Formats: sequence, structure tokens, C-alpha cells
Amino acid sequence: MNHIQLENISKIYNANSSQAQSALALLAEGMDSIAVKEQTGYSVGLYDINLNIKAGELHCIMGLSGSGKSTLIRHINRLIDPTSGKIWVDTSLNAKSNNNAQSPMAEESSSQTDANTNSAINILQLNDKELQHYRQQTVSMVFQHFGLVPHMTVMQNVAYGLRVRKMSVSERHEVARHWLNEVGLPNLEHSYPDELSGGMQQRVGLARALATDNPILLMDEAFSALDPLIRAQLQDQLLELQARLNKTIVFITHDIDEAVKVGQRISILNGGRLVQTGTPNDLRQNPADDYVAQFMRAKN
Ligand SMILES: Nc1ncnc2c1ncn2[C@@H]1O[C@H](COP(=O)(O)OP(=O)(O)OP(=O)(O)O)[C@@H](O)[C@H]1O
Repeated sequence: MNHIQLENISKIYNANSSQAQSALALLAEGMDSIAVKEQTGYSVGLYDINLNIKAGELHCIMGLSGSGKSTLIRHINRLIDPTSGKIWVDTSLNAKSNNNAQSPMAEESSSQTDANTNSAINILQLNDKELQHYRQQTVSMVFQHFGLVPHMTVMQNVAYGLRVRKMSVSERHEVARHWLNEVGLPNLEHSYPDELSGGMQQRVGLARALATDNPILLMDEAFSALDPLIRAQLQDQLLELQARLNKTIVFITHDIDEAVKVGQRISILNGGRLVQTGTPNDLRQNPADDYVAQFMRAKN
């Protein structure tokens, strides 16, 4: 069952719609993003991405620097809007307690519904209130540089998303304590982020994302800033949590070893294009091109 579907998503940066069309026309002829940038001056973030992410899978997005990984993941929580295309998300997979919260999507249903599944919505159609609700109830993000609020304690950071949802103090502290325990950080609730190591800060970031109980977790190079030993521990912990929690996780990395270790499937981007999606084995045995083959050969 698909949880997230990207349909013909293209993103041309810093171009109005007719300027973007000229870049898209060159891309459609097969020109690569570097040549398009040289000829038109516009940066290609993504071109014609069609990607289905299944409910409950840990899906890695891989590619060299500038291949479009961050652009892609930021479309899923609409930090970036595409130049063209649609993004379907099945919000019926939100947690029950989330569904009980008043849903402007259900109330107003101004968003288009996917004719195929009936329960997926095109998130590009959400109005401001619906988008806010979507971000609070459906997607959480873990950032490379943790993104913790420095003047808030660990507890306040983890409970922040619940405070926004107007959960009572005692209840949100109980939930936050539970998740701090889950990520291996009991007894640190009164500390401030700058008193913690990078690995600990990222555990707090993970606890904060999990505390909301949102079904989709976006992880943008979440472990890349950590040293190898801590990184490996967090990868193991993520796999262990995923086995129990069954989240849909979109995990960006430029490290093929990390992608193969954590990803059930991997999508490889090159110059804003999706080159191949498959299991690590698929990519190893049937690489779509040299770029994919080189990644798989580079694996330890
Ligand atoms: N705000 C922006 N304005 C203009 N161009 C941008 C912007 N953000 C990204 N780009 C361009 O879009 C392309 C894809 O960038 P993106 O950051 O998504 O790649 P990435 O694979 O995440 O790279 P990295 O691994 O270095 O973070 C690059 O050519 C980049 O220069």
C-alpha cells in the first residue's frame, strides 16, 4: 500500500512559470541539469520524479551532492513546492489519536482526493489551515544539525509538538519521558541541548519526531554529522524502532553503506532525475546505469 506518491514532480529554482517551462522543455529533450543551468541560468532541483513510497517502509534517497535529495524530501512536508506535479499522501494512516483531533482536511475537504485510493490527498491543494494540520499530524522531520531549540530543555524540546497540539502539560511530559527513554536518554530531561554530545542531541531530535506519533518520518542526512561509531549505534536504534513502530521513513543519505544497511528500498537520484528504485539487491544485481553500478561497487 502506498503512503506517499510523487507524480511527475519537477522543481526549477528561481524561475517563473514560463522561464521554468523553457528549462523543462530542455530536460524533456534529455539535456542534463548542468547544461540546462548553463543555457538558461536556472537550477534544476528535480525533473519528472515518479516515486511510490510504501506504508511502513524505510526508503532511502541516495545520490551525490546536488542530485536533489533535500529538494525531494522537503516536498513531502511542503517546505518546498514543486514547479509541476502532484504529491499524494494517504492521511487515513494517521494514528487513531491523531484522527480524533479535529481535522480541517475532513471538515473542509478542499484538497483533491486520489480517484484510485480515495484516501490519499494531493497535499499541494491544502490551504494554510489544512497544511498546518498535515504538518502537525502526518509528517515529522529529523534534521542533520538536530534543529533543537537551544533555550528549551530536552523535555521541552521533545514535548514541543504536543504543546502545539494543546496537550496538557502532565500528559505531554509523560509522552516525552517515554520517548526519551525509548531513545536511550532517561534522566536528561532537564538538560539543555548544548550540554549534550552530537549523538545525544540527535537522539533528542528523534524522540521529538517520534513523540508526535505522526506516521511519516523524514530524515534529512540525520546521522551524517555524527562520528562513525555513534552513527552506527543510531542506525541500529532506528532499525530497532522501525521494526516495532512501523513508521514510513524517508531517509536521505549520500552514504551507500548507510543506505544499504537501513533501507528496505533505495532510490538513486542523479542531476535531479530518479535513476532507479529498488532493494539493495536489485541495485546490486541489476544497476540501471553506470552511476548506480559505481555506487554499489563503492560499497564496503
Ligand atoms: N534554494 C535554492 N535555490 C537555487 N538552487 C537550489 C536551491 N536549493 C537547491 N538548489 C539546487 O538544486 C539542486 C539540488 O539541490 P539539493 O540540495 O536538493 O541536492 P542534495 O542532493 O540534497 O545535495 P547535498 O547532498 O549537497 O545536500 C542543486 O543544483 C542545487 O544547487
